Amino acid sequence: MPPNKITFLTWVGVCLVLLTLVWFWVNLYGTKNEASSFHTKKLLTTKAPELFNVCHNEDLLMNPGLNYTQPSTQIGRSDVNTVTNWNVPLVWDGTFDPAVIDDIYKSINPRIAVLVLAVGKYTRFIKGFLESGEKYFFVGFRVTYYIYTDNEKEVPQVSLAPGRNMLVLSVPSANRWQEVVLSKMQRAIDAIENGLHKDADYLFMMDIDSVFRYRFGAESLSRLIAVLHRGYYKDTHRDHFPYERRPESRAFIPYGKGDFYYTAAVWGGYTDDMYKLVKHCNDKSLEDADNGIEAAWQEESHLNKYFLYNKPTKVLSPEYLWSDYDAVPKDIHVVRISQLIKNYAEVRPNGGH
Ligand SMILES: CC(=O)N[C@H]1[C@@H](OP(=O)(O)OP(=O)(O)OC[C@H]2O[C@@H](n3ccc(=O)[nH]c3=O)[C@H](O)[C@@H]2O)O[C@H](CO)[C@H](O)[C@@H]1O
Ligand SMILES: [Mn+2]
Repeated sequence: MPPNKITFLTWVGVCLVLLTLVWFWVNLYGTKNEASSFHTKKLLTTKAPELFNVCHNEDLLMNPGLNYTQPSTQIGRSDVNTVTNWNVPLVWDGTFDPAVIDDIYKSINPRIAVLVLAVGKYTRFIKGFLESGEKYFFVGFRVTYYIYTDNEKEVPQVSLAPGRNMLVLSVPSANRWQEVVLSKMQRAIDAIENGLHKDADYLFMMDIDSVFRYRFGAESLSRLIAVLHRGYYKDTHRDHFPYERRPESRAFIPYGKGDFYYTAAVWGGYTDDMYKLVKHCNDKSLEDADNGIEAAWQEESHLNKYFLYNKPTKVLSPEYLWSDYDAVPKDIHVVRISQLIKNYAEVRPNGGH
């Protein structure tokens, strides 16, 4: 073989070895990088298809023919605070005129989804929830109830007004009530990823052991909606809120921090904002499960952590979730939803609180 042919072949060989080494380095380095930033990437890039193309109608157009009482800058609710320190409304009876709100939102004509779980013996609450919802919840608007149950046969026939629908979806039974309440976030993710975001502009999450007793309408709508828990709204110092206090949990909120304590029995918002919320809270409760910890008040603890750092754009007073267990104080003029009295030991698969 002539010497320049040998040199040429040696060079080709050296180049091939170098290329192979570069290829290995790039691939191994890339994989390692991806693994270490996997969680961040997942959070930043997960989205349901088309979610981020949604168009929110925020035009507050009013019909010129509408007659209503003149609003005042001097007279209003003075017994309670009606604005948060991040300057969003805190809604109480007397802070809005239903005629004005309804007129504005009728022209927007939003589609409202309500997601509830009715697993095990909780199917008994569906009838009262739906029948009272038809009387008081967004009357005259388009509403779809999403009912997740392990027993479709026990879902009663309730006649719904035109423009209102009900979807019954199947979920497995549970051995622990804690599993059910924690699964709320996953059910919302399922619903949105299966198309809820194409059929609804707003999503509310609610407890099924509830009845509507008074108007719950468009005054509640906003991008991210939270409801003050009736038990801690008046004069509870934030160090006494039942937040998760163990630093090992992803729901941890230290003493000295916090705005309000919100209930997980009613919350809502734009479907895409809700998707971000439920994805985040679900990820955090899965991380807790991996670390062998369950937040003190399950999904409610994760929700409170989320709302502390992603402030709700509207806060609803406890009118929006009171309870038959508690007397109604003077500052609660109307009870819009009430949680029913129930025998916890009897109704839950693993008893008690
Ligand atoms: C007023 C309030 O703050 N309510 C919260 C509180 O409610 P509660 O003590 O009222 O909890 P709950 O027993 O009503 O459970 C919450 C919801 O989960 C569903 N469910 C639960 C168990 C079961 O076996 N089957 C079933 O379907 C059902 O929709 C029920 O309404 O604590 C729970 C978690 O600890 C949730 O955070 C609730 O939102
Ligand atoms: Mn409840």
